Amino acid sequence: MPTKIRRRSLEEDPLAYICAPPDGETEEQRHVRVILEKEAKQISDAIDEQLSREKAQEKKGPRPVKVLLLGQSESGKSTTLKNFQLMYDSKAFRAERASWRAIVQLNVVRSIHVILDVITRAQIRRPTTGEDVLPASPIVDDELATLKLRLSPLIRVEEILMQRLMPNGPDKSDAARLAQLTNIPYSELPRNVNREVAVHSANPWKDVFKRLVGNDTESFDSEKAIDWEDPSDPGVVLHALADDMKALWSNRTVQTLLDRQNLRLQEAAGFFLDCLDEVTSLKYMPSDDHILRARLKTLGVSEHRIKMTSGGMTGSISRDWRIYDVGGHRSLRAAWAPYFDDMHSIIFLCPISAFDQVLAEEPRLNRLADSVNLWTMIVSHKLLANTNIILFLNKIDIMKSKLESGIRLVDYVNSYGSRPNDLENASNYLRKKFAGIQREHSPSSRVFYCHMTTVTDRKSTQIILANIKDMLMHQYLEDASLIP
Ligand SMILES: Nc1nc2c(ncn2[C@@H]2O[C@H](COP(=O)(O)OP(=O)(O)OP(=O)(O)O)[C@@H](O)[C@H]2O)c(=O)[nH]1
Ligand SMILES: [Mg+2]
Repeated sequence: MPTKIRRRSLEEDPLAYICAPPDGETEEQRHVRVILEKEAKQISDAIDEQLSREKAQEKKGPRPVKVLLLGQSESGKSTTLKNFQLMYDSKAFRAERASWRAIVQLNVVRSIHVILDVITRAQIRRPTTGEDVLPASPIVDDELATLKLRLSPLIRVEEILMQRLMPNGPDKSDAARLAQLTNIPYSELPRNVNREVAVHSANPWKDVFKRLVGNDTESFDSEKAIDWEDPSDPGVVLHALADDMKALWSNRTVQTLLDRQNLRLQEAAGFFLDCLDEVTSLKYMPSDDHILRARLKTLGVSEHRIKMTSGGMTGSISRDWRIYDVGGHRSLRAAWAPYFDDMHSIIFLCPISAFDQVLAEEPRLNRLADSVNLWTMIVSHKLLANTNIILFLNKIDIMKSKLESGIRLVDYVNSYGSRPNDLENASNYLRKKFAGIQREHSPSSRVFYCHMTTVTDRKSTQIILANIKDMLMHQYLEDASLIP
């Protein structure tokens, strides 16, 4: 039987810790949390029912192989899922290209908004006095102010894109979740243009574009989903503003302002300002790599079914796989537990490059510390005692460039001591720490599987996923006594 979520004390239930409300919660935040918890309970009950139905169904045929992706927000779970789909369900993946075009466009608009906000803050800041210790902010000159004004139509572009993705608008619970996700009062949410793009997995946003050309995935050509002649297509405005966006991104004052605020946009999720020519071209369709780089926050649990085939002594055998992708934001972690008692494997992602960052939803909590807490909870959870847990130390590419730029791991992880501040030493050190936690906290001994990954890099990721697939298929068949 799947487990029901019960209220338990922090000592009894390690997961209660990761779902606990933040310290100093305001009345408004409490209100949103109560709505979310009520909804989470309904969702949990619905999941339990669904899982019971599936189990009854599975008794009639071979059990599917189940894999759960876990980790904090922006750790790379959905990107790992995209890699699985690209490898083993490429037709469906490519049919979604038109939908991802809209997400890439939203990502571009969001990066520009971040810059425009930085400029606005510099414009309203009081002039510096002779007593200031910090260097004076660069002046926002007329040219930059004009550029900012010319880019204001992008607010409308964002609205149009959101409307297309969610023609019926976000439902109330999505809006409540967004408020929680962004720490912005519910009432102010619609006016906030900087919120992160997030669509609930239950919202059929990918189908919006499919419906235009019918549902036949086999013959689906995603380019047909776009009306290239439509003058109100957001791509037209983005194309018209491309030179201004490029001028903004290459402006020296902008770069200085971003530096002063430690905003490393190049390393942020959904960064496309380095390829504006391509993404603002009139006939832009995202490549596979762009789809992997596109950022869309996950709000619900989504299940993806993929048929996998494996060659063996007894010929090739195929099995249904179910891969579950969850939202990693703190307020969404309560939805993880109902999936725990029935998983073959968990892929746990820790973005090690986040060692110098804090959680957006809990600014007092370091992101690496949060991942370590989560890892400890997961490996020590009794329901997962017999589940394979595979660790991805992810975002190795960003980790490398951060360390090379002089950001020191020891400044955030004291125990790192005087070891060299390079990728090899840093990643090996963290790998040993995670291995030690697993050894110490697992209810019974288990093998430590760990990979250093950059899941936006297709080639290296696909080699790792192919190995994982073979390993899980082999174990599955062994358990089912189909191979000796
Ligand atoms: N440079 C780089 N970017 C990455 C890597 N892994 C993921 N990303 C990007 O980081 C962003 C966040 O990744 P997601 O896969 O959406 O993260 P998630 O864990 O699903 O996050 P939630 O849905 O909020 O729980 C996306 O824009 C990815 O393209 C990586 O290894 N390197
Ligand atoms: Mg996700």
